[in-house]
Amino acid sequence: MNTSNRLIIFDTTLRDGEQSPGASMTREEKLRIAKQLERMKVDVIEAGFAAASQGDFESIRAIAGAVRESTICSLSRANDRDIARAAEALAPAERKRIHTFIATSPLHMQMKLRMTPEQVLTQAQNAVRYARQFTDDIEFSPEDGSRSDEDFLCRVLEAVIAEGATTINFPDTVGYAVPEIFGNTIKRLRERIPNSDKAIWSVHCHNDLGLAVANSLAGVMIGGARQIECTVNGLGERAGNTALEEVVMALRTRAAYYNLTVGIDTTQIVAASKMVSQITGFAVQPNKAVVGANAFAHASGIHQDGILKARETYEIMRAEDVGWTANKIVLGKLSGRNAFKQRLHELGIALESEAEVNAAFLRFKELADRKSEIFDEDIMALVSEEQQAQESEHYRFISLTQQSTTGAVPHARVEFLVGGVQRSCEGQGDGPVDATVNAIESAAASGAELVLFSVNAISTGTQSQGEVTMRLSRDGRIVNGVGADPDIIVASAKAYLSALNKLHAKDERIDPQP
Ligand SMILES: CC(=O)SCCNC(=O)CCNC(=O)[C@H](O)C(C)(C)COP(=O)(O)OP(=O)(O)OC[C@H]1O[C@@H](n2cnc3c(N)ncnc32)[C@H](O)[C@@H]1OP(=O)(O)O
Ligand SMILES: CC(C)C(=O)C(=O)O
Ligand SMILES: [Mg+2]
Repeated sequence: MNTSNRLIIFDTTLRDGEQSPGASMTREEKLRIAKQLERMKVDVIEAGFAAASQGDFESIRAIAGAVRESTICSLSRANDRDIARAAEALAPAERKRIHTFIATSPLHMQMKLRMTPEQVLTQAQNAVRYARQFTDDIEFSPEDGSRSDEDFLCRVLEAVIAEGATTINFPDTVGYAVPEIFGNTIKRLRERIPNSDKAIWSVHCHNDLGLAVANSLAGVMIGGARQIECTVNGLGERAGNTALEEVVMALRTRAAYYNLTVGIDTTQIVAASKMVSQITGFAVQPNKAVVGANAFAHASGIHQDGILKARETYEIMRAEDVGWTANKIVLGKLSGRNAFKQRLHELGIALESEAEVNAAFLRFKELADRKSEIFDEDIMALVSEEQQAQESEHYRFISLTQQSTTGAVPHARVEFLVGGVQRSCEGQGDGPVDATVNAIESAAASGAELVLFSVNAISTGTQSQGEVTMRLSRDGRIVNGVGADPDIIVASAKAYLSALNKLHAKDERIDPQP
């Protein structure tokens, strides 16, 4: 039985997190997040599902080649094709894990897989045996575990451990579990399965009832699991997965109770949260635990009084321990490269070359000319824009003239590059953003449908930059474009063009031009 008090943190932001509709990420975006996860000292990074698409395969391969300190993992169905594809994508990794799964609940076996329990048992065994040819580090998940029959689970899990599975991950696939039952099920499985001590037990919880973190902790405390699967900001299928920042800070803040250690550098949490939010366009709600803007803010007099006398009166964690920096240096138009580079470093942004730093610094100066104070979110937005521009420059914003007068139809004129050729187009609409999008579409004719439009103030005050997310859908493909600017109509134009660039990049991958 595994009684070690070291808990493995397995991050699946890039796989289950990406299964959130609209959270699809490009290879470069995934690579940036993977590097941040490595900086945060995540033990295992599930980088994707190699058999899902050529793009996902390439993302996993790039991460496997670039990340050295974390184990890199790919998900695969329980079949030879998926497993071979996962192994190929993981080949450059220093430490690689293949994670194979098959559903074990009566509902999934009968209605979805259309297989008998005996067929599922055999397929699970074959999959683990085949995966062992490529690595010794094999994870197996009985999908929909929390709605599966316990006797059947015992047979399947004993068989896959005998075949060489080294991690048994127990998923609450549909977020149906409640803590005591979930923890006790894992405890009984570990007691009943004769070779259970040959594997590390893991939990993978979904948040459909808001219980993902509680269930994960019960799986650890009651069940004896020693790996938690989680995502940054709790991103994930439907209502999301166990939030990394919450589960890690619960273990750390209540260390005397849990008596477990994790390897996470918690000071990287806020940078990771902001990066994931910025890349996916999924804003973090202000009252979100640990990483929400209000998580360490105090508005009421009695609380403020208490905080001024002793912070512990109303704070159970220190803001700086999770990476909220008390900025001593205010960045503005008079700041120099060194202060800018230092802030990039604090935000966990590693730009590859001096040329990239210089390009970002120039954009920073341009922005600082228009805005009195530059906040961390501004820097993250401008670095992201710079990287998006490098990824694909098919469409590039140049300028916008827009007129909206009460009672008159708004009008916009947009100039942008399409494949290096300057286009100028005009449009009208119900509002200035509508007019801008119509103007762009009159020239781009993408045929995409706008399925989400959101505007967030990047910092506080009316001089704040607006960050706009536009989600476009076309032919079953969904992409997010993000644009930032002190003028929210310009930010909207940039976001729309950035989404068009992503659609264009996907078209190129499917049908590459010579
Ligand atoms: C709980 C989870 O999060 S599971 C992971 C979910 N993530 C994803 O599905 C994202 C990636 N998926 C994909 O890109 C695609 O679904 C692919 C490439 C994997 C498969 O695509 P397709 O071949 O077109 O199959 P499709 O998705 O329509 O159906 C899934 C098939 O896999 C089968 N299947 C589902 N799970 C498993 C499994 N664990 N092992 C083996 N077969 C499985 C289904 O029964 C179905 O088989 P059928 O085609 O004979 O009916
Ligand atoms: C693939 C498995 C582990 C999964 O994501 C789930 O069951 O939720
Ligand atoms: Mg899941």
